[in-house]
Amino acid sequence: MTIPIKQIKLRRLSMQLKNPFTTSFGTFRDKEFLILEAIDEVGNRGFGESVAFASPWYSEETVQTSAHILEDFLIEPIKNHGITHPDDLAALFSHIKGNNMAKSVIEGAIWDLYAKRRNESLAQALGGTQQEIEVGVSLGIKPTVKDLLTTIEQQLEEGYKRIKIKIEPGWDVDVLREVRAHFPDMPMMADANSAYTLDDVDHLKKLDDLDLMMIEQPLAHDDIVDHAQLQASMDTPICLDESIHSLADARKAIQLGSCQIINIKIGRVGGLTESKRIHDYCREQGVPVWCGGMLEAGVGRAHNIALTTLPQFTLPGDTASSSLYWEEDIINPEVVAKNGMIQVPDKPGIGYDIDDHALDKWTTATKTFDF
Ligand SMILES: O=C(O)CCC(=O)C1=CC=C[C@@H](O)[C@@H]1C(=O)O
Ligand SMILES: [Mg+2]
Repeated sequence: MTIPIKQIKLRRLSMQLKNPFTTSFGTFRDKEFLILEAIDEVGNRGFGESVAFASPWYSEETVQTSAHILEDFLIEPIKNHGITHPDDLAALFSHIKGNNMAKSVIEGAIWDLYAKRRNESLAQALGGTQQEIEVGVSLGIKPTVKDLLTTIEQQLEEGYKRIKIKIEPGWDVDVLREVRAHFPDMPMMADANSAYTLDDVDHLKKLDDLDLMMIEQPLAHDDIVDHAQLQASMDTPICLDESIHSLADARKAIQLGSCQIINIKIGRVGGLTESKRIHDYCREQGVPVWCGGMLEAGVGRAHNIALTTLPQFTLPGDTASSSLYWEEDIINPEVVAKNGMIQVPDKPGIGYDIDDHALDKWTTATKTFDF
């Protein structure tokens, strides 16, 4: 039986991060994003959240391209063809090249609606087994090493165990050596966001002395081959993020030896169905995965938590507490990590209620599509 969607609302929101976020690409404080709401014939509401940023620094997608692709190419086919299961969307959208983050918004809303109609949690609908998940914190580049050490101290006191530190040329080996000297036993990883090339192999090999869990995406955002050459030269496990857009990419990266870990981001790979396919393949191959973050608001955080309940998510993800990002989130209750652990909600769908007042407060535009 098809899921009888009666209306879709596409909201554009703008929220201010509590703390500016700096990576090798730059610093930003305001987060623009989309929330898509799919409503069925009895009033069930499924929600999806976009992760593309306002400018194309992380990938070629932006908030604007996501809105365009959703409004002009993705919503109509659902209206005309009907969906029985969220997995059907991959075939329905297969003629649309790329635009994974746009596809993920509507796919996430339909996964949420599908689970709510079955009165089961999204985690259960995905086949998740973990009742609680471990998360860490991702720290942007700080003005000074002292600021970084202070921030790490604060997060460890909050109970987070794994700390992810952004690096770039000029803010890498020496900084991480100081961090390791202050925190000799702390689970630590570095995220380079493609700031290096194969010319930097000898420099990057110095990281091997620091007992890092991994180095995330050291080379080009669209590379798999050079990462294989780098991994062959380094002991530290390489984790790929930006390079992996699909199960096919994950298979090629693992077969080539380009990485030993994969950061799965639901939006980057086009949604929960492809995320699950990548997870299942990595489980067969014995490759650990974890759930990366995109500075999401509560709907996106809830989707990340549900995905992370799958068994091969064996490393702490980036889905820290809402309060680390937002003065006020758009869900009730907010996401709360205690000692680095999040209890997975067992309510239907994403498991968190939408705070309609907050949603309206941060909404700058809404488009409605009646089915
Ligand atoms: O806290 C989070 O949501 C993780 C943020 C984070 O580390 C990233 C978000 C987006 C792009 C990058 O800067 C980085 C990442 O690559 O994982
Ligand atoms: Mg990353």
